[in-house]
Amino acid sequence: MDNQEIISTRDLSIGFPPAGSQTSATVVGSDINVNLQGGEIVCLLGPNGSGKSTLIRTLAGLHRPLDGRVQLSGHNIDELANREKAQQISTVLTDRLTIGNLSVYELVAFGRSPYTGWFGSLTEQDEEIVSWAIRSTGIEHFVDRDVLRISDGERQKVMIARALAQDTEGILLDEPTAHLDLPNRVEVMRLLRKLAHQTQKAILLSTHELDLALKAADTLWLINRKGQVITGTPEDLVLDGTFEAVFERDSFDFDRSTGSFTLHHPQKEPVHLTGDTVGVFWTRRALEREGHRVTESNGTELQVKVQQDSNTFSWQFIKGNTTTRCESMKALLDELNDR
Ligand SMILES: Nc1ncnc2c1ncn2[C@@H]1O[C@H](COP(=O)(O)OP(=O)(O)OP(=O)(O)O)[C@@H](O)[C@H]1O
Repeated sequence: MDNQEIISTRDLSIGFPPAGSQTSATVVGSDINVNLQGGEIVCLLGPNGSGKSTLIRTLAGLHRPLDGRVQLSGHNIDELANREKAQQISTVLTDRLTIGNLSVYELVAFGRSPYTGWFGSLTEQDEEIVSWAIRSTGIEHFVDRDVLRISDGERQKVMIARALAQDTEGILLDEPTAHLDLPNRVEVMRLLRKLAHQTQKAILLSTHELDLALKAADTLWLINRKGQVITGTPEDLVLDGTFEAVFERDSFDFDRSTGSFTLHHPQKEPVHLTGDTVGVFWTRRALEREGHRVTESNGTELQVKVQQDSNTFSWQFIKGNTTTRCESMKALLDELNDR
């Protein structure tokens, strides 16, 4: 993997200067030392209000740091002209579009403006890049439509296409999957991952899709409620407890053994669960939803054995000396709950 540093920060503080009668600045995050390298996809995660958008806007040079520095390929971002910045990083923000009378194709083609100027005409090479961006994001079927007459999800893909057309080494995206349905979310994440790996672009995106981010990111940047940014591979951050700590809440827990969040604290008796992998996976879900703790160690009063015969599942429910065969999950749950 190419390790070229595209964006880096030195002792960066992010936030908002005093406004109105305020005497001090609102500090959202401080002592931020991160770097974004070519060829990697980084997901920026953190609770609501932790500072993801503020960090992305600051890295993009759209928001002034309270302190410290942002560097683009080793140059202080403040010393670069807007056009130079736009040739190095593109951003996809959550702001709504307000311009009308513009087709989707024209908006994507605006991605080329750092090279052509606002009213510059596209060369054949520019047009090829615009077509590639349109194809890559799968928006060919509505390129002639007015940008104000497309759905939120469609607009999100158009904005990603515009960033791709800008053809920069770094791409920063604030919640690019927010309005997309699941297949499109997976598709966009796959596309961004492919771009990072095949074209050595550095891609940073903020998201609330924790599950998808854990699966897709090479690196996570986690912002906690104190505005500290902790970085690492997803698995390291899960295994050392950092991930869990950042999202700690009374109402749910992160389960390291499954990599998912559990909504319910176990209050009922533990159940020893065994059987085929798929059957165990779905049975575990149902048991945990009902408030049972599922254990792999023997010696519990309650036991469930999942059996699979081609596509048909059945469950043996063992309570003390009594074994009951259940033909559906519902029947198993009824037995468990003595209904
Ligand atoms: N103009 C402003 N002046 C002062 N504080 C602000 C301003 N805009 C946002 N904030 C505060 O800065 C903090 C960080 O906001 P930011 O939008 O960066 O968080 P976020 O992690 O992107 O949130 P979310 O996940 O909800 O989108 C929040 O506490 C927010 O209330």
